[in-house]
Amino acid sequence: MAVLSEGMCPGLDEVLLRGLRAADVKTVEDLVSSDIEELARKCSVSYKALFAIRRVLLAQHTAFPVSGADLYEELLSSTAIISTGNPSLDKVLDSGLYTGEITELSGGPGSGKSQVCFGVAVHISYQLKQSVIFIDTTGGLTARRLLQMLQTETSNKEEQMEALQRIHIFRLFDVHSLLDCLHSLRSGRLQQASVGSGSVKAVIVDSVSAVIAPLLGGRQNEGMSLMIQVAGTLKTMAKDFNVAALVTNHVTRSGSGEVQPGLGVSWSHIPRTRVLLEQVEKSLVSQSTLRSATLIKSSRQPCHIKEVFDLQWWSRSKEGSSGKRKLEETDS
Ligand SMILES: Nc1ncnc2c1ncn2[C@@H]1O[C@H](COP(=O)(O)OP(=O)(O)OP(=O)(O)O)[C@@H](O)[C@H]1O
Repeated sequence: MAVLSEGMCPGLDEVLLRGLRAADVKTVEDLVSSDIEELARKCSVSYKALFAIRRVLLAQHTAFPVSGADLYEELLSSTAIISTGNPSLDKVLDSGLYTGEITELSGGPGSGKSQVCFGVAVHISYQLKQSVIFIDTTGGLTARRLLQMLQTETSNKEEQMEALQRIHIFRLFDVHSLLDCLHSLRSGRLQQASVGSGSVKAVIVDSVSAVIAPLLGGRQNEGMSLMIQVAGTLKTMAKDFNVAALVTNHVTRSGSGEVQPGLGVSWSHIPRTRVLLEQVEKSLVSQSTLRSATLIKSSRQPCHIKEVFDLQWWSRSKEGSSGKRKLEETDS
């Protein structure tokens, strides 16, 4: 509880403060829980004046209850749903990526995590005309690949360049650099990136596990602590700046041989939504670019919803995309 200080509210001057301290009233809590009549006598101040001070302090320091309806209204007005540009993935994600939340894509090597992240970045920058922060920790992102995807959207070079400018890329390869980057984004760089080129709607980290997993295991408590710091910073950034955070994670096998996202139980509470990407059986379709996306954690939809999509989706012309409309509707 706050310590009483001069000027905290009208009438709380130095003389009164001294009197209150002499009566062992040092904090706002002490004052509001005291018998005002008796305290007024002890401090030689009028009951009316002390009562007024108590009322102001109560108003300043009491949390006001809000109804569930107000809370839901606030959520609706502040949350935007950002289409990934791919209808099947959007279906699994209940329309797309939600701002203020962390969404995770997990999968084995070659499952398509990076390609999906590139596709989402290109969709947001070109179709939605908004900015994206892309943190590449694997060195997998190339300007050529982004351009390839953009060329399927438009043949206009100026539009391609404008879209590329809205994708802000950070390349880093260790967890300390990742934390530095997230802190600097939180303390101003995110707003800077928004100036003049559409506001930042998503922060993509591909891959979060590449810089954290090597530090976990054994008795390395430091790794766990760094992971929690990354999680906390990402979460508050997503909430405070109302951006969607999309992260990728590797997979491991459980004792029973089941494929599960990496980084363990502590991390499993961090993403609000988790999607597992898997290659569709090679024996069925050889050299296939088909992938399945299975919802494995969600507070909105039943888990284990599964959709099959083609990784090449973002490399094809996509007439009639509804992503832009969705963002505008939910943002207004
Ligand atoms: N330039 C490209 N053009 C078309 N398809 C590509 C291209 N690069 C990769 N792919 C396809 O995307 C697949 C998945 O690659 P991607 O890098 O997205 O996997 P990943 O899940 O991120 O793997 P890792 O965990 O090893 O980084 C590849 O197997 C390939 O089929």
